[in-house]
Amino acid sequence: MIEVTNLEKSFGDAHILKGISTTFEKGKTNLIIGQSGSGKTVFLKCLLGLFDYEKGKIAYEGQVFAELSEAEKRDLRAKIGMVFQGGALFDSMTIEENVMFPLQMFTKQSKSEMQDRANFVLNRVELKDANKKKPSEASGGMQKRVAIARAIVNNPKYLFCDEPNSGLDPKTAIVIDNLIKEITEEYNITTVINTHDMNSVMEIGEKIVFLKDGLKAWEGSKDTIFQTDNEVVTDFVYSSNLFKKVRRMYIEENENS
Ligand SMILES: Nc1ncnc2c1ncn2[C@@H]1O[C@H](COP(=O)(O)OP(=O)(O)OP(=O)(O)O)[C@@H](O)[C@H]1O
Repeated sequence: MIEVTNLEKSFGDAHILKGISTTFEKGKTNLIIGQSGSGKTVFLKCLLGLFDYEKGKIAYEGQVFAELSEAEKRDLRAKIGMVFQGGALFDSMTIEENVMFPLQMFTKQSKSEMQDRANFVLNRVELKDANKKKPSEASGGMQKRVAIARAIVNNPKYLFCDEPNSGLDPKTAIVIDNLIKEITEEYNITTVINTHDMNSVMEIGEKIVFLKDGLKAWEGSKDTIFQTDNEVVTDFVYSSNLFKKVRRMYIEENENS
């Protein structure tokens, strides 16, 4: 579990995160949603330990990050897997080499051990046959699978994903969302995903933290987001005509039952 307490982060005079408290549970897909500029990426980078912050604390299984020694921080970082927005794959390497990369950084495994592990996780994301290809030879959906395989190769306890299905068609996006959810449950990982995709919210939003102007405006789940009267949330959710229609149908259904 990750516990965030009263987190504040500024850049110069710009106060970006204004006191966020929440928890992210193990084995669950936790989503951070909100409009562009609300502070999602800054929040995720604080969770990752990439940004320092002025106030508040972040604890991983009770270990407060800021109080750890450099060696302990490194150990914790080795337990974090990250799926970057653009995939961030190395085009000069094969898919297998991309997936082996974190093992080279954080372990002392032999090349054949690393290859075995890389191919094990590539098999898990159904990409074993593509292991000798270059990322540029793979489709967008395949590249996301490679990024997921690379993020889980080190057996992480925490998985952070920044817009994992950006640039994908809706059907492939749902496949990728569900793959992340399955992996989260299978390996009991604490997964935190930044998204503004309402399909992801509906598919895998077991816990949803809604940010607005650097504050937590609401939290709940995919089961409660369509019932809330919180205007900040309804403005966001029903900005799409499709979801306006879904809401009308939901209300009508409940009125008639
Ligand atoms: N390194 C930085 N230095 C200064 N300001 C920054 C930095 N990173 C982010 N910001 C500012 O923090 C605010 C929140 O940005 P952030 O990227 O977290 O938004 P977001 O919710 O992730 O948006 P999007 O959905 O568009 O990615 C913005 O005003 C941005 O300009």
